[in-house]
Amino acid sequence: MAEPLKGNVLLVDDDPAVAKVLGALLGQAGLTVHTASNGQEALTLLGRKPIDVVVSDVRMPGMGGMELLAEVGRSWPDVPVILLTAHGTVPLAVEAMKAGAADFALKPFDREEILFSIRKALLRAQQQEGTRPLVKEASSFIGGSTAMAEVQAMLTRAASGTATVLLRGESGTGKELAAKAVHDASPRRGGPFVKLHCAALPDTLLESELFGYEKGAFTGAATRKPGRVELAHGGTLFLDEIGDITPQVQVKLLRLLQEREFERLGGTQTLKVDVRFVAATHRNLEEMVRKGEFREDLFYRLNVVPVWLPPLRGRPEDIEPLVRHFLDVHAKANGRPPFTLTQDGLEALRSQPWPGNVRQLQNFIERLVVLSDGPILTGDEVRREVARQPGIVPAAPAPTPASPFPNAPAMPAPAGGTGNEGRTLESQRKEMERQALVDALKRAGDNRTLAARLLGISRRTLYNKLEEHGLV
Ligand SMILES: Nc1ncnc2c1ncn2[C@@H]1O[C@H](COP(=O)(O)OP(=O)(O)OP(=O)(O)O)[C@@H](O)[C@H]1O
Repeated sequence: MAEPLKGNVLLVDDDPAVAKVLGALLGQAGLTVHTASNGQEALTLLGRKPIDVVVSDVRMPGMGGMELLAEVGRSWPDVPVILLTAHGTVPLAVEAMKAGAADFALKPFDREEILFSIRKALLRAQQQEGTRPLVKEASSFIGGSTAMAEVQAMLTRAASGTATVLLRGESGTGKELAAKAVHDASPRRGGPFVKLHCAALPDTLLESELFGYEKGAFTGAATRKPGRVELAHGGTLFLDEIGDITPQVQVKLLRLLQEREFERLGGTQTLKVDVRFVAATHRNLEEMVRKGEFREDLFYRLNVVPVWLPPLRGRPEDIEPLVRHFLDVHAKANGRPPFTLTQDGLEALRSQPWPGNVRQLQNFIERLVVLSDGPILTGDEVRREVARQPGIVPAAPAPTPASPFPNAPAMPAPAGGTGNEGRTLESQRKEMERQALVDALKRAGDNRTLAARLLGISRRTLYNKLEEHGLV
């Protein structure tokens, strides 16, 4: 099975019985375990020990898990936090993921599940930490389909200038990867690449993250803090989920894009910045503009160079190179021997609709690598894993062959695009996706954290999709 885990885990729980059982389990898995019985104690330990990952209960006397999560995010942003809670607290799970938790596990915990979460969190943290050179690697798209070759050519062309790039496409299609690719191919590549996820934050927090604040701007603003705009000076600012910002923030962003100037919250000094903007959304901005939900002037400011990332089902030829790449990466990361993919295994993977796109495929392969017995990936194994995650494959006939219009998304086609040709296929896909969401929620007893896991997609993607289908 998988290689022993290495690293220092901080286990925070006020229940000594849980701390003992879970502590023993993590110890057996190879981790060095430190324990604390509340958030405050955990912070003290974090200051003294080189903690790699925090696993914390949510409800504890004194400082609870949510508050701890916020503190860790502020002081040790590289340390992932996994929260534990009992059944029936799904809203908390949602809140925790929005607040930046690496994962969320339910009590009573499942051994494999919790070790899987920890392994993943450690791996991510390692990748983010010592891997400046990996950024280049991460920017390179896998897959040589015509559709992706076109996308790459557009990104490269866009990279040389400073025009704002608007990345469109479903969740998991590689918009963030594309944003990095633009930065890395641009003359600004020596400067910072800064990201802000606009959907996760309420207005005031979003504004303070974006523009920063002066000391005393609001209760708790003990020192001046620069915003992401300032931090991106000389580089690129990637605004993810731009379709989710409120009209209030839209106005401020418009000014920033037009004038390249802004004030910190609570500040009077106008600051000028040299920043290249890249924005992304899975939303139908044109329709939002029509409905008056998104400012038209801002839309045009953003939409200078629009680039559409095609859904994975529209480019099945990319599945093989992607699968081989993910098998390689996850086998190495999990200390497993190289995996061989049989033709039958590949066909089984190709026949899935992958509503969560490349991210879902990647999660699926990662799970297979961790859970499968042998280094040969057969069709049977793929089908077995699919059966374990029934939400992933809606009960439907094998998908229709690749659409000749891979870029015909749920959103309007780009100017000069393909119009309505893909409509029937698209409406079928939507229906299948909706059914998959409903099934997964049912199987997960309405627990969205579990449902997302069953579907092999991120929670964020699940929320977006539930909203898209009116299932919230
Ligand atoms: N062509 C590709 N080659 C290799 N990896 C890819 C490719 N496309 C996407 N990925 C990987 O899939 C995952 C999802 O991609 P990414 O986060 O860029 O998608 P996204 O469109 O920004 O999703 P969301 O809208 O949900 O934020 C990432 O881990 C990314 O590295």
